[in-house]
Amino acid sequence: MHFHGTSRINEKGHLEIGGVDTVSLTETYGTPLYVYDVALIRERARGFKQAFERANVKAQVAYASKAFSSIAMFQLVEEEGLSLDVVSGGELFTAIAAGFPASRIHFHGNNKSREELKMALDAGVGCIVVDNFYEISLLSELTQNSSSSVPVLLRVTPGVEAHTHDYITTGQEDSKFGFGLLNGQIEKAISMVQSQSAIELLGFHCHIGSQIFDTAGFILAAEKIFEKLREWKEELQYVPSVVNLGGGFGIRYTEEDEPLAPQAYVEKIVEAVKNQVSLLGMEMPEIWIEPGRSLVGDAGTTLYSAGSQKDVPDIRRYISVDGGMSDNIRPALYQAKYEAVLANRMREAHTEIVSIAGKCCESGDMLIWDVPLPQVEAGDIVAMFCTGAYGYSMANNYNRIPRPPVVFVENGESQLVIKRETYQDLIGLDLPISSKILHR
Ligand SMILES: Cc1ncc(COP(=O)(O)O)c(C=O)c1O
Ligand SMILES: N[C@@H](CCCC[NH3+])C(=O)O
Repeated sequence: MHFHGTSRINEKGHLEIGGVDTVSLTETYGTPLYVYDVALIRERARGFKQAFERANVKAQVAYASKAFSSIAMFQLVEEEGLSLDVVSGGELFTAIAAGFPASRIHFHGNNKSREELKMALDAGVGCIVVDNFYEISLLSELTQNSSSSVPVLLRVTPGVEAHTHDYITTGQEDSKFGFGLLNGQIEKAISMVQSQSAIELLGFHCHIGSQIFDTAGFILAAEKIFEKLREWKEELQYVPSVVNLGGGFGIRYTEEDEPLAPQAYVEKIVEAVKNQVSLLGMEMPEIWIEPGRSLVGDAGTTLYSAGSQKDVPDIRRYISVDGGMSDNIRPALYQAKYEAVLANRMREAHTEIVSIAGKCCESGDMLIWDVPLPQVEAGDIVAMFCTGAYGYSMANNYNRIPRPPVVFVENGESQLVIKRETYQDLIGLDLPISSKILHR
């Protein structure tokens, strides 16, 4: 059992996070409840930023907001001086609503619509990460009469297969994202972009996948990009000012996971880029990265109430909680593994092995198989660790289950930053059927 950030057991034998008793949080805000350890988010953000500062390298650390986006989160990211990666009009809208400086927003996506691109241009985002030829044509149309130029990166698929779940690898050649680095697509994209006076090519982007533990994939991706930069320097007289190596830095969900500290990933990336730069005799570009999971993943804990139980004699005991794949789809989608404790009985011995089921109407709605816990009773608070990334942001209303609220905790204080969805919210977009269809 691994305690993350400020998590500890308090004098009542309860799980405490950010100096706040989690059992009292459930009394105030109900369950299920997402709790974020703000100090841990800050620690991770500073870990990435300071590693670049120590290496004396110009950099931008952009929080990949798909991991968890909300106005409060964006305000925190802004306070920590990070940039922000958004991938949709909705994330961009949230960033603008949070007052996030547009010049530090990077706009991603493999199918940005004309409206989304226009929104990004009107907002004056710091960079558009262009993914495909269709997007170049949309951008050139939208910037036709523009007097200023829009900074872009071109996203490449470097042909690097990250060692992670198949659904979350993105750097392989057969991927929906980006221009092929090795099949001539990227050269075509460079010349198309260079022919547009209202588009300024800052450099290149790649992202090889997610929940990656070793640095070899990042180093290989950097090497592949720099091999190409060497060609382009000679053939196209083009030298980029930015190389963005994406996100994907892994975290410890369970004891089996062995992630590196943020600074260790950065040090290896910087070393690889510096080596390549000196081989090429070019100027050091700015290095940008885009951590999502590693900034918020282990800072998040979900608190559930235990409810019904079912024994399958000689096989297992199912403990159902009041959430499930509606607030954490990762076990169902990626067979993701998590650890859990009883937040109200932290000092008690783990006397049985049970499986935690969600309440959705799906056999696959299992949150954890075979977790050691004390004998669970209805009303116990099950705390599931490391749910801060791709939990709330992938939450859904399957079975019309309202999405849980989000609370930030720090220094003994808690603050509600996203309210619990209500049944009324759930029908808020519904309209009654008219007599045109319902013949009554
Ligand atoms: C382009 C891009 N950047 C950054 C990220 C963030 O990844 P992670 O949350 O694994 O750091 C993703 C998601 O995998 C991504 O697609
Ligand atoms: N949503 C995924 C990762 C995909 C990241 C987006 N490129 C996860 O939960 O692990």
